[in-house]
Amino acid sequence: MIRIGVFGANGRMGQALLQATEKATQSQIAGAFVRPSSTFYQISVGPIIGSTACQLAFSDYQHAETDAIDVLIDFTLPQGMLTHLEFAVAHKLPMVIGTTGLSADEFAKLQQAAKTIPIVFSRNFSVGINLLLNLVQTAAKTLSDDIDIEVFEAHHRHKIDAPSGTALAIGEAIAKAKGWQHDEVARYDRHHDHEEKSQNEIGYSVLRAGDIVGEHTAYFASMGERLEITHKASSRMTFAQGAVRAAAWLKNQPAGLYDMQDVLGFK
Ligand SMILES: NC(=O)C1=CN([C@@H]2O[C@H](COP(=O)(O)OP(=O)(O)OC[C@H]3O[C@@H](n4cnc5c(N)ncnc54)[C@H](OP(=O)(O)O)[C@@H]3O)[C@@H](O)[C@H]2O)C=CC1
Ligand SMILES: O=C(O)C1=N[C@H](C(=O)O)C[C@H](O)C1
Repeated sequence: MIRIGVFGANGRMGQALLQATEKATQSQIAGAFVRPSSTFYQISVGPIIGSTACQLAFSDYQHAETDAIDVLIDFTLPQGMLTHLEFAVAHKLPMVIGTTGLSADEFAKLQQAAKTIPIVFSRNFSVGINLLLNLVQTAAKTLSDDIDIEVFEAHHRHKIDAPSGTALAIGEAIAKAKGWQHDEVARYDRHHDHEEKSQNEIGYSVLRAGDIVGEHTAYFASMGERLEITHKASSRMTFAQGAVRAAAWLKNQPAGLYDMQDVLGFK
């Protein structure tokens, strides 16, 4: 049995993570952490997630019984994630991190923490996207150099980082396969440019609307044909179940930085 503490437990992913933890046979909720300002603070978790088994109340992590937790999971925002990471390091607890939109400095702090504790960081915990990350590399290596590469993503209206972490992971995987430096080939904006698309460029486009859970397409287009590789998530449970799977895997790993490809055995 793996005992999981969830940060941001009132959030969209927090709620899905509690449900996935409770549903999986090998895991149980050991902490449902929210900020004291949350309307969920100190109320029972069970009725909120539709469980009769969970007897815990939403609480703040500062008062958590750390001996009762095996792994922490964080899907919040970068600033919150870094505070939670400090707590994980202080208590030597493994951590699964799905928070996106990290700056280079924030990611460097995560890398530093992974010298002390085991961390799985993945910008997408679905099996499908992790397979897609491999497929786009095959496409990038196989198709001719005369190919236009673009990444499109669509998400719900509440998402604040753009392009999505997954879109960037897709672009980075393609750049790696091509032997390019991602920062040098990424093109985020064409609004002020009046020029044709150049070679060796990965263009990003973003849509925000309604309740879209998450859609990503990599385009490989030449004169005469176009390959599109698409993934559509229709439920946040796909990410949450992946994160719980990662937590179970992480429990027995030494300190280090891992990703979902390690968890799935894709490396
Ligand atoms: N890797 C993956 O597979 C996936 C990653 N994500 C990522 O997960 C993150 C959360 O997404 P989502 O659940 O939709 O977002 P929500 O806005 O629904 O939830 C965010 C949660 O983070 C908490 N939070 C925000 N700032 C802080 C802070 N400074 N300190 C402590 N807690 C904080 C919020 O608490 P409060 O309500 O008190 O503000 C809330 O509980 C995003 O970065 C998203 O991109 C999402 C889906 C899949
Ligand atoms: O914010 C979201 O919702 C999602 N964020 C992740 C990302 O930025 O890639 C993963 C997923 O697409 C949902």
